[in-house]
Amino acid sequence: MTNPSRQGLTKTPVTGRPSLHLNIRPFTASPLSPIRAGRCNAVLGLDRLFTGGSQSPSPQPVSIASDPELEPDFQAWLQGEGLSTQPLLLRQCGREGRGLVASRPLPRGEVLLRVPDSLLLTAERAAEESCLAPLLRARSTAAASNSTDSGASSSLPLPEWSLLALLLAELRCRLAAGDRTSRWDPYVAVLPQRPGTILDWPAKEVKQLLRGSPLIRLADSITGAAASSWQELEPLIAQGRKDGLIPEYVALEKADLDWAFGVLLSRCIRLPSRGDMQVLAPWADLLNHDVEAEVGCHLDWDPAAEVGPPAEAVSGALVLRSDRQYSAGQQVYVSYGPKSSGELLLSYGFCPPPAANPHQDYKLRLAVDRQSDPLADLKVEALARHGLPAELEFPLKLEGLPGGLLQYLALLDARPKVAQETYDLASLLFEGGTFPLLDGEDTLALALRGLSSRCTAALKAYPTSMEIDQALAAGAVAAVANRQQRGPRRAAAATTTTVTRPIAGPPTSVAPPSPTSPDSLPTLGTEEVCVSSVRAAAVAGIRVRERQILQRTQAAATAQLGEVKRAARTRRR
Ligand SMILES: C[S@@+](CC[C@H](N)C(=O)[O-])C[C@H]1O[C@@H](n2cnc3c(N)ncnc32)[C@H](O)[C@@H]1O
Repeated sequence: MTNPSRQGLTKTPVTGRPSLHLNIRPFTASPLSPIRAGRCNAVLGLDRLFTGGSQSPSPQPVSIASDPELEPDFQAWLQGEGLSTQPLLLRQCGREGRGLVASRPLPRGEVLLRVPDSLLLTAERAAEESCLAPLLRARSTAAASNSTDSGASSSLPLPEWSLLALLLAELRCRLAAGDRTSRWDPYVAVLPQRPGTILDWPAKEVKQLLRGSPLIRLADSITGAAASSWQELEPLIAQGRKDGLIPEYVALEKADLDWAFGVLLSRCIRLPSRGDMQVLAPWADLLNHDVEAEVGCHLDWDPAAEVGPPAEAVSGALVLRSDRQYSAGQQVYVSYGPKSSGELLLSYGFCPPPAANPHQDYKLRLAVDRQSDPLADLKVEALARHGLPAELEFPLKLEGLPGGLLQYLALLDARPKVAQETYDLASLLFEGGTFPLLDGEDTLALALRGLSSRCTAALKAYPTSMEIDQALAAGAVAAVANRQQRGPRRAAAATTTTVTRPIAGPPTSVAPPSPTSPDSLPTLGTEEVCVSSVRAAAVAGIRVRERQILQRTQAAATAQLGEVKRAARTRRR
């Protein structure tokens, strides 16, 4: 390895600089990486296939005595299928739709919900119960014989989500035609007609509304994954039709599959204790999201939990335990993960006010410039040596910079005169936790300038002005204020701990919230964001916050750059 001090690289003292301890972690290497098991053990969220503050929901107790029983057929079915008496009730919970509330005062540590395995809709069951089962079995057999040759190991004929979506779409088509022969019918009948995810947005609107925002990448990933899944399923469906496996009245068109993907996006549960299996869990999927719930719930498969009457009890269930008390009528929430308001809007169809969401961020994408950086290959290699990819998303927040951002930027923007010094630079940045001088240039200053210019470019990318977006977002308050809450929407028939480092710098010109500013927006529920104008207002509110984050980051980077320059002048004197 080249000696840095004899070449262009000089290690500079870090005294007087903000702490530069190294804290690199791959934040969101893929915009659709599955939600990590956080404080809530199992989460509702995105699936593998798709990987390649809120304003706190209303704490008011819901009436439990007088309210009529919701979804009585569904609840009777649950009981018949082995869901024993539970201390939660299904209730209408305002903008959140239906939700589960405590039926009585519940102490800490109580098991709130216990769903037996027989009630979990798994990909394996979906494959067995699909009308295309013979074709899927043939695929599995072919894959198994290939896997003996190649060593590959999945026993499923298609990715989990494709199988689940295929069965859901089929059941929805059957129900719409009055065919009630599946045991899952009472469940499918209570699924929302429009899950409200990005898959329900008109394509033109996706491009229009999300232009300039990093959310466009998430939107592209979701719609792209749904499209490739359809490409995989379409020939299979065509074959099934040719073979007479699909009844005439089961259309199984792209729109049916898109609906199913929307249901999965907003309701699928990942079970860490069953190898991250993705399932649909009737009853458990009636839990709504609250950021506060992150500390309070543990929803996961428990192999020791007993379900069923004592004489016939079986072991193993999806269990929700709480580490807090509930009063009667209080809603029980889970966390869908530390998600920004935009991520919740695209994947779940509701939008908490971005200003009140502690997970609100601007995902800054950084990548080695393979087009015009002559050292691109070396940089890719140098990053790989430190376990880092050539492309990363860093969540910028109002409160500070994500750890590792400046080091990553310094490497991307450095142009060492001696190419091999790229490796030394990477070691100093990522292992030594120091920003060296490179050919006389301070790499910390380089990174700060790079950050500032990227913020400028990102701010220019928005098609609308801040003022217009503020007005649009404020309009949402009026748009939703008088909207009446509707009943449940129906399907078919009738219906990473983010590490932040405070950044020095003066406060930016971010305006304090005023009564009419978008900061006072309520959480927009799925019913509302299914309306195009409300969706536009919700996205405007997100753009406002993203720009505030960019402005503050830029101001802080500029201020810190000033400090770095002052410190350099002092050192020279
Ligand atoms: C897993 S389901 C929860 C049950 C759902 N409320 C229902 O009636 O079927 C997820 C959906 O619930 C709604 N939801 C969950 N948490 C919410 C929240 N904090 N605010 C508004 N809507 C919420 C959204 O429509 C989301 O797509």
